[in-house]
This record gives sequence, C-alpha cells and structure tokens, in this order.
Amino acid sequence: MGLLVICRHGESEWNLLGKWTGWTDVGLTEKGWADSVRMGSLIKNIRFDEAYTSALKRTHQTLDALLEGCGMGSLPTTQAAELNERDYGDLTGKNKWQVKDEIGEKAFNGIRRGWDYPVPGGETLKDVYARVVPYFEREILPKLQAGENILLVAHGNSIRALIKHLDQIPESEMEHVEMSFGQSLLYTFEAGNNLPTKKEILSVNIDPVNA
Ligand SMILES: O=C(O)[C@@H](CO)OP(=O)(O)O
Repeated sequence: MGLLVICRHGESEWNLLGKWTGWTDVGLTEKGWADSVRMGSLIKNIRFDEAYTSALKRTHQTLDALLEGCGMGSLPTTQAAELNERDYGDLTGKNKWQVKDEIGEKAFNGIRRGWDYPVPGGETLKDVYARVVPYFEREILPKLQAGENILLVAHGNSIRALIKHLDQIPESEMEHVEMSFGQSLLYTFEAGNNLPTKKEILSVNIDPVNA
C-alpha cells in the first residue's frame, strides 16, 4: 500500500494581489509559509519516501514549510515542470477581480474553471491534464504501487487536473471542482490498482486567500 498526499502551495505574493499567476515564479507570503507549516503538522504521522514539486519556487518553499511542520529534515525531491500551474497566457499578471467586473461572473467562471476554455497564448485545463496525468502515470504511480509514500506539492489547476483523473470526474463536472488553500488530499493506492482505493481530505483553518 502506498500513500499519496497532494498539497496546494500556500498563498503567494501574487495570490495576495489577486493577480493571475500561471507560470510567473513568485514566492510565498509570510502567511503562505505559516499556513503550510500548520498543514505539515497534519501529515506528521506519515513516513514519506520522496517528494514531487513543480518547477516553480512557490511549491519548493511550500515543501520546505510542510517538512518543517511535520518535523522532517528533508526528502529526496523531484522538480517537474509537468506539474506547473496552468499557463494563463495573456491573462498573466492581470487582476482577477477587475476582469470579473469587466466580463461578468459567467464568463469569468468559464475562463477559470472551464475544462476546455481557451486563453490567448495560454493553456486550457484540458492541456494541463494532457501533461500532468501522463507524468503521474509514468513517474509516480509505479512508486505508489510499489508501496512508497509520496508528498506532491503543486498548484490549483495542476491538482484539479490530477483530481479529474484520480476521482474519475467527467469533463462536464470540472467547473465545480476546486482545490482550496488549506486543504490536502490523502489517497491510498494498492498494488495492481491504477486508481486509488481510498481518499481523505485533510484541512487546516486558514484566513481566506485572495485567489
Ligand atoms: O493565478 C493562478 O495561476 C491560478 C491559481 O491561483 O488562478 P485561478 O484560481 O484563477 O485558476
């Protein structure tokens, strides 16, 4: 049996400003760090074998904070661009809440949470799924099936893509799938099963993040 814990990075500098971040490599705020340390205390009873992060530093910093919170010194870690946030293209750096006021809630929700909603110069969630899930199946799943415990730190939308696969959620339902700050997912894998046999949600109470 292998355990997969999936954590979203803590609040970043651009989350705080309400800006679409995508592939922009900004760091955590003090709150993002402190929330992640508290999140780490929820997983201190799991003996992790290795960690995966995206190539963006907000996931590296979150992993460090999680390890501090769970009292672990360090873990062998793989940084993979396949786990990066959705590339928000021309929307990168724009203020989400101003755009929402300009285009209305329905179009805004379509852009943010739709399955195949194009953004000029960027990726759809479907594009994100096409890089995240093959990477997961190739690099991480065999280790879970072999009994390793893995800590994966990624982003709102790269995690939503992975949830679609792990929970077998239809495309039409994806607009309702969120990965909230302060929440981690614990999946159990058994040898021979490509999908998890159990899912638990671990949450810490945090003040809302502006994203
Ligand atoms: O800014 C981003 O890159 C993402 C995640 O914070 O935004 P959204 O939640 O709108 O997909």
